[in-house]
Amino acid sequence: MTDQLPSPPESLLWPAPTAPGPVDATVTVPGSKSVTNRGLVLATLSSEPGWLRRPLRSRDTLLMAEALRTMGVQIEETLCSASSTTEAEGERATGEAWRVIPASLRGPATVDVGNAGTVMRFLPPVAALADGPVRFDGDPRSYERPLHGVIGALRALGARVEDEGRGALPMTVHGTGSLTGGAVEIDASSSSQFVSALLLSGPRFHHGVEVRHTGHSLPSMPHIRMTVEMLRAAGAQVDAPEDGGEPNVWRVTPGALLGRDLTVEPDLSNAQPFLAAALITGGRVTIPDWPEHTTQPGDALREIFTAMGGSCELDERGLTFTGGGRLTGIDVDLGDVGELTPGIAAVAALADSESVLRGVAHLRLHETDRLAALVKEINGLGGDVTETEDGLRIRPRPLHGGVFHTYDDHRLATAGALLGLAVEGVEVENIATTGKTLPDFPQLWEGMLGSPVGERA
Ligand SMILES: O=C(O)C1=C[C@@H](OP(=O)(O)O)[C@@H](O)[C@H](O)C1
Ligand SMILES: C=C(OP(=O)(O)O)C(=O)O
Repeated sequence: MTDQLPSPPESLLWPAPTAPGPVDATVTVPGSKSVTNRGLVLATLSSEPGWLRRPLRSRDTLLMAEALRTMGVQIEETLCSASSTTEAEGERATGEAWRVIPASLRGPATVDVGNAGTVMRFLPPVAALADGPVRFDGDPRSYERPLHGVIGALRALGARVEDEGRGALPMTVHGTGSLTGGAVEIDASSSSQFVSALLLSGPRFHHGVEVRHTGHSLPSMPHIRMTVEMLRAAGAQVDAPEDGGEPNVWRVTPGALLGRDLTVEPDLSNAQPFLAAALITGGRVTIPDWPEHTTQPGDALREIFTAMGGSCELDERGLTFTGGGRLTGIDVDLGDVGELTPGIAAVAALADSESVLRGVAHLRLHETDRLAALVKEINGLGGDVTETEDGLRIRPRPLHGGVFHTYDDHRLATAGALLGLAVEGVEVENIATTGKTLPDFPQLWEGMLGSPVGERA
């Protein structure tokens, strides 16, 4: 984010709708970004074709698919009917599906990472396995996001990376068709995606990979568990700390990956604004297909939003979250679930007591400096938010309308929409930036609010 903000043109301002009353809706949330992009990478590295059903189609996942295509992979987008799905997948697998047909990876190629952490971190190790140079470039913000862990590790594992000493984008990975691999130490305290990136390609390195994290803390552990579970489901052998292994050490054995038929779970972090709407308005929202077991960090919302005043029930209809009519503040460490911070901060600003959000210093290097942006934008509406060393302190105050700037950050935009439910006259800048992970956000939001109160959708 920047200090001096020119007024956005009116056409870029989205008048955030206030809630006409308690919401009562069922909202079908599109697929998980993190699962879709891991699924695409693993399918690319497999020895046989695979399927991704109900993939997320958003800026981040389309960038991933396009990048893999430029390296030679075939990704066909199809619409599937129930009859063409496996029995095990059943009804859930109808809808859009991507067929991924792996091929020998090749350069020269140019990858546009946009501002997708998953693309800029997961693909350099894949590029090291390509035959030829692969250039990586992206949005201006992508130059500022940490990549040193991936670049340093790839060099240590035998790859040539040309970054003109920046340790960041833009850069070129000079793939030779294979990589030695082996043991490597990295400091992943600025992003768990460094660890995930090396593990995902690890089965294809000659010696596999052993990643040892040496930094002071490691954010987003559920996302690393997601990587480990998805690798195992594709047939890889992985030793991880949570299975009794050494703390902070992961080992992936070299071996072929299987082509999978994977149905992508709904994105639970993108379910956040809708659950929060139930909490804020004292209403009720059901998210169908909420998984019983998942590694997605969004699952923690059941506990966090319950502590803030709601209640939830998981049954065959999905997850139903009900607001209790009162919003309380929370003191919570969000280090494992950092991407939920903007939405929690917005709810906390509307609560009846103070909140402290801890363990999220690394958010300063996300899509924007999320801590600074949340302070500036919530305070711009009359709030009282201060930045701490590793998070935010939020003292609720009556808020007023105004422009909520979003700094090309999808989660800032949904946070602004949440505030608008309770505060008249909030205008969210560039709501289209939600397209990074949730392209239909405005329609889903207005649909949720349009459901007649008392009548379930
Ligand atoms: O691996 C992933 O899919 C992600 C890991 C996390 O990154 P950081 O560890 O950099 O926060 C998370 O914030 C991001 O939205 C998605
Ligand atoms: C941090 C996020 O994304 P990225 O994958 O770009 O790191 C996010 O989605 O909140």
